[in-house]
Amino acid sequence: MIALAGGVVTEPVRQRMRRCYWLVAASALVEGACFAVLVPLLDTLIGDRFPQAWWWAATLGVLLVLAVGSHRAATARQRAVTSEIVASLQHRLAEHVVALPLGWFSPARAAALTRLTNEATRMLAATLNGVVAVNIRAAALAGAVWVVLLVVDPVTGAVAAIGLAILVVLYFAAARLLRGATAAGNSTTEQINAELVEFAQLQSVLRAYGQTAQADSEMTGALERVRAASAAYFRGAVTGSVVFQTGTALFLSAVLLTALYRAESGAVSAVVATIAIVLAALLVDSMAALGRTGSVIWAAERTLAEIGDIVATPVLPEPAAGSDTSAPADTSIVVEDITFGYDAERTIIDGVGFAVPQGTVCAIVGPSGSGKTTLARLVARFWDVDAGSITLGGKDIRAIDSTELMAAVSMVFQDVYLFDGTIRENVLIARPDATEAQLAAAAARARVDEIVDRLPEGWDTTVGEGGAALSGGERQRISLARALLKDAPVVLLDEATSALDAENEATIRAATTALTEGRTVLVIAHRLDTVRAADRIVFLEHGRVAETGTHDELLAAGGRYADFWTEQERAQHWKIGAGTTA
Ligand SMILES: Nc1ncnc2c1ncn2[C@@H]1O[C@H](COP(=O)(O)OP(=O)(O)OP(=O)(O)O)[C@@H](O)[C@H]1O
Repeated sequence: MIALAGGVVTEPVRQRMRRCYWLVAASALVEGACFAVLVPLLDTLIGDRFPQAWWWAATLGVLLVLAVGSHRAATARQRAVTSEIVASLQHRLAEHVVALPLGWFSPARAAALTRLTNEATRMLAATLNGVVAVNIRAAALAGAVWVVLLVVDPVTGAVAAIGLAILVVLYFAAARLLRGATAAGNSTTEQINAELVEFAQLQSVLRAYGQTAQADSEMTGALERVRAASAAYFRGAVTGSVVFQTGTALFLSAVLLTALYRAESGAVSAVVATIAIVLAALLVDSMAALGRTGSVIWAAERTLAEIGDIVATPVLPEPAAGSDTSAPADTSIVVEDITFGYDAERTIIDGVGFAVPQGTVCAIVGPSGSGKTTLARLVARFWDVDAGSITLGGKDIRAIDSTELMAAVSMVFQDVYLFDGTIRENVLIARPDATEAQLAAAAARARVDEIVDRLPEGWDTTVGEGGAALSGGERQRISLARALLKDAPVVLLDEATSALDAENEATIRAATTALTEGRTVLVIAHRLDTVRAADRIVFLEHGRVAETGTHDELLAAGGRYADFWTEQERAQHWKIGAGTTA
């Protein structure tokens, strides 16, 4: 676990952790020394040798003071180091996450990140420092006690050594059993949780299509698997615990019998035999302390592995220091023979090329799954292309500093994400230094002012996690207000496909027009008036450009676009804009 932590905790904090562990071990050794002094003290006391007994008592007193002092110092240091570990882990995560490709972020990953940065990190720090320290203390104390036992009676000490070795083997065997059962139980629980969420979300569909009986039986099967997984977990846990406890009992019995035999044969005094048995009990107690913390350590190891996975995710390379830092010449976009796949098995964008001259509108049209969203996101460098290049103003976007690239681009995609803050904060994130007048102008154009006027707390209304307190249309308006406030020269836009009421639709159309006027625009088009107004249409199919041209040119060509167009019209999925004719 400490080795795993090495990958995510910074070196200075690791050094402080190491110093803390040494202090804990030293404090345990002082405690062990107290037991060592107890032996001659009891011996002299029972043998009526009071002058020596006083000396040993004084030595014990000094050692006890040292033990308490060092224990306190170790605990104080542990507390300080725990907060340093929390800060170090959070910093490491934050530092890495801001450099990750935008495409890495999904709702599930965002949720995992929140969990990891908060409770999980604290739990991990407490384990790394507190629980590991408990184990180090237990191991150091067990070692010290065993040395005392060996000195008191080498034969009993040797028997204890053999017993301890067997006990350690049993401990790891039991731990393995329990760890396997815990891992199996956890993965079953995670799978079932996902199934339960899906079952709940699909309720309306299942009921509408009369599929509840089959879904119920699948759910019953899933619950049966949960029951079987917990039974397996308890079997593993109970077997592990029984094996370890039996080993402990056998160990104590072996030491007891040896000490008795040694006392009976006159090899050691009764006092020494008694002390040996007490020391053996202390040894077992230390071992049990190790056993109690096992599950906490495994949970922490899982968290560490999750953090390790995130910090091992490659970041998007920034332009090398000293490379050309000149700004792009203009805002024209050139996509040149690009290829991209989310994984090595499947190519999603396959040799695509087109140009969007400055100040023009390029519409991407194509069937569902043809790669339109992926293509638009590649232009914002959500991921790097596998082959080919994308340039902005003649400069490869990989050679543009990511902050500069983001400043040049406004994105309005369908999965609008609002964070759990006020409406004002959610709009201002686009331009935190905007004046009240600029904010009001953007809000008016996107009709966010109507939303604000309607709500009792106005601009200070909290939108809830992901904007849950607002409707889909309202979230889109806020997203448009953000983009309008940002006022970037390049606009990447995914037109709304979801059904909106007439008022929302008209508002969003007007705001979109305001946003795109005079800009270089790449729009995933779902509306007739957008494609008609576009300077160029790129028709995508299976990740390839099937055709390009204007709407009229492509219709006249009578190719794939014309077929697609006719089908869309027939299916009435194409949204017909006001003032246009089909
Ligand atoms: N994050 C992702 N990881 C893996 N595959 C993905 C990811 N996003 C999209 N895909 C896959 O890439 C392909 C193209 O998806 P994309 O969303 O780009 O198409 P689209 O043309 O925008 O579709 P739609 O019009 O339905 O939104 C699809 O097969 C999709 O399953």
